Amino acid sequence: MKTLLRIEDIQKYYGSRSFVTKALHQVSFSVEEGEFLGIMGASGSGKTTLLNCIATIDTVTAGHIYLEEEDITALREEELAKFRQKNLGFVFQEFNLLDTLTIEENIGLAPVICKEDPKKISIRVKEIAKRLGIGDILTKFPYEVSGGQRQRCACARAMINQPKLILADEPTGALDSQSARMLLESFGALNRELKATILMVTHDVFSASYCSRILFLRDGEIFNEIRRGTRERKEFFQEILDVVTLLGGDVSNAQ
Ligand SMILES: Nc1ncnc2c1ncn2[C@@H]1O[C@H](COP(=O)(O)OP(=O)(O)OP(=O)(O)O)[C@@H](O)[C@H]1O
Repeated sequence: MKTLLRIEDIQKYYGSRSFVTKALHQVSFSVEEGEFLGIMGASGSGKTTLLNCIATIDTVTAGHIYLEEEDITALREEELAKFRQKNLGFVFQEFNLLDTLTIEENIGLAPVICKEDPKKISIRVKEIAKRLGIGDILTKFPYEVSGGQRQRCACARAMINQPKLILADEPTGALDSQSARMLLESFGALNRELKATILMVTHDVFSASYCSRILFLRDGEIFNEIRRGTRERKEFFQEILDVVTLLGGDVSNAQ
C-alpha cells in the first residue's frame, strides 16, 4: 500500500510566552491510501487542532505534514485554496449547505465554480448521489430534507472532485442514531468501493467502530493505536470502548 499522508513530529502551541497551550506535542503517524482512520480522545486532547492542521486551516508551530510528497506546511497563503480544492474533501458536524441551492446544485457546486462541463458534472452528481442513497431528493432544497439526508449531501459534495483525502470532524454529531448509521455505512462503502481515504475525528465509539484504525490522542500526544483487521465491527467496538474507558470516558457509546 502507498502512504498518502505523513505527519512528522508536529507541534502546535497556542498563546504567547506567558501562557502557552500545547495543543499538539510531537505527533507523528502515516495514513495509507484507502484507509479509514479515526481520531479519538477526550475533549481538549487536540483532535480538531490536528484535523485543522492537516486541512491547512491552521498552521503547525513545528514539524511537517506531507500529502504524497508535497510538504503542505510549506505552502504559501495564495496556494492554499487551490491545494484544498484539488486534494481535500470536508464533512463537518454542521452540514454547511447553501439553502438557496437544490441538493443537486449543492453537490455539484465546486466543479461548477471551476467551469467544468455541466453535462459531465450532472452525470457525476447523479452517480455519487445514487451511491449515497439520495438520488431521489436531488431537486429538493436542504430545508426540505432530513438531517441525515443533508449530511449525506455534504458527503457527496466532499466526494465530487474525487479528493485524495476526506476530512470529517464529528460528522454524526448532529444526527439521530439511524441517520448516523446510514452515513457511516455510506462512508464505509465509499472507502471500500471507491478506495476513498477518510480521516474522521469522533467522540463516538459507535462511529469509530466503522474505521479500519483508530488513533487515540491524550493531552496532544498519541496515546494508543488499534486496528480492526478482519474482526467484526461489534468486536472492534468493544476494544475501542475499553481504550476509551481507560482514557476516562467522555464518549457516547450506543452499539
Ligand atoms: N484558537 C485557540 N487558542 C488557544 N487555545 C486553543 C485554540 N484552539 C484550541 N486550543 C486549545 O488547544 C487544546 C486542544 O483543542 P482541540 O480543540 O484541538 O481539542 P479537541 O480534542 O478537538 O476537543 P473537543 O473534543 O472538545 O472538540 C485545548 O486545550 C484547547 O483549549
